[in-house]
Amino acid sequence: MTNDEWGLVRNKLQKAVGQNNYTNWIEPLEFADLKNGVATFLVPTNFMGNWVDRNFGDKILHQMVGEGLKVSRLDFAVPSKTATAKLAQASDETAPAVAIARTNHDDLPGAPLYDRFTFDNFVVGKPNELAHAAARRVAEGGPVTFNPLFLYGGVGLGKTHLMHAIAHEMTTRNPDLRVVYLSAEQFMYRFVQALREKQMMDFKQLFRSVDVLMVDDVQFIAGKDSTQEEFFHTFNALVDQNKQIIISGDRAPGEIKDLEDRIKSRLQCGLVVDLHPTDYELRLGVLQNKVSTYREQYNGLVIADGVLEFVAHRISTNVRVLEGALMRLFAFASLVGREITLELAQDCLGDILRASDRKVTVEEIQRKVSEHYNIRLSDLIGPKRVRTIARPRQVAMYLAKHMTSRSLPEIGRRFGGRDHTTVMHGVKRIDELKGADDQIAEDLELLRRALEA
Ligand SMILES: Nc1ncnc2c1ncn2[C@@H]1O[C@H](COP(=O)(O)OP(=O)(O)OP(=O)(O)O)[C@@H](O)[C@H]1O
Repeated sequence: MTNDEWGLVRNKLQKAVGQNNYTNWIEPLEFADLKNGVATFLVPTNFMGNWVDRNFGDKILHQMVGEGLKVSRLDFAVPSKTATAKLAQASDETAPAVAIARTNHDDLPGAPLYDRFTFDNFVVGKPNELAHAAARRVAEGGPVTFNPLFLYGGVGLGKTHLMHAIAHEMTTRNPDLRVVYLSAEQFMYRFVQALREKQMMDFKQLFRSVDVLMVDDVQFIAGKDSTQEEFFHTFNALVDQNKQIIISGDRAPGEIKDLEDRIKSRLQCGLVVDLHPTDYELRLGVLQNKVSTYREQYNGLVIADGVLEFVAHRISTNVRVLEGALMRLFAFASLVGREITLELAQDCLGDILRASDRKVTVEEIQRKVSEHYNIRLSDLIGPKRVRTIARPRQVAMYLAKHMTSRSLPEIGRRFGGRDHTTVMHGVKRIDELKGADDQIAEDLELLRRALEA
């Protein structure tokens, strides 16, 4: 990798991690070299190397792979020790950053799989039990029954984790299986590259030669016409050969804007399962699970009673944020050499706790309301004016006004580009109705509770 290429990756990372994290953690990294798939960075201290590795390693790796760099592992080294560390084949102080594995076929175009994204490390609770069961079933192999398996849900709820777990399980059971996992963005990148280099036949052959194809974040190809076209043909060719396909998206196939109808209907042909937002029990389970792994790493750290419960209760955004919070607690407590108490957690997690307080998004409200009234999300947002749709729409607008910090025009935009006066009217109408109509009052209460859960 040249310094220019690292510059490009850094620009992308700046957007991905935010300015503060970028200045504190990414900017100080000094790129040293990239050899045999290992990218080495120099860092001022081991603590910093470990921190960057744990918190941003995945992202750095993904952006590098996205830029077409042949990298499968990151390494962080403190300058004075670099030479000896390398001689000693990576000292344990600068432990390898992201543990990843590839499937056994070097010719395949997939992205790396994270070692820790396994079924064993996946905590199952009510919100994800169906997705987990479907993933397990597919991973067991046997006759292809759900094709494709479509997993969808909000950010950081475990879609990628489950896909990697399927890939691990399948390749453990059958090491010869040609399993490819990649993001829709990487699919597009490969496709464009093949077009540019006039290698389309190779591209087609490669993708049609796999046994299992997994494409993450499929919404990325919406609106990108030729990529969609190619994806459609690849998909059909594999289904015709009875090969398993697993796709993830941030919403149900029918709700992805600018995705061609024929692709939507293809995606709906198999099993479509939803990863719901976490509930308290699942969050606590994830934290307990993580604590047991951190304990080995941060030997001797004590965590006071009630801290995990506090964190599970207060941070309900998603599992990624939850993990980040726990990681920060352990790193901080080990730095200052103190027990992790409730006070320490409150101090150290202030920003995350505040951000989590504003957690509900208009999109979540829309989803919950459409589920509650059993109407389609596209109708809730769309132009229909019949009472059975218009009333739930007003309920959703009312909740958006009261549970998010969005302004009326912003809410209007999210409801199919409606004017702010329409939102204002809707909010007012529900305000009146909730005093007079018990059913509406009960609906509001139920929805509010579900959204705050
Ligand atoms: N049920 C779970 N048990 C344990 N860890 C989980 C669980 N759900 C999510 N995680 C962890 O949370 C983090 C985010 O999960 P993942 O990357 O799979 O999210 P995602 O749904 O693919 O989100 P995105 O849409 O942002 O890609 C990962 O570190 C993952 O291991």
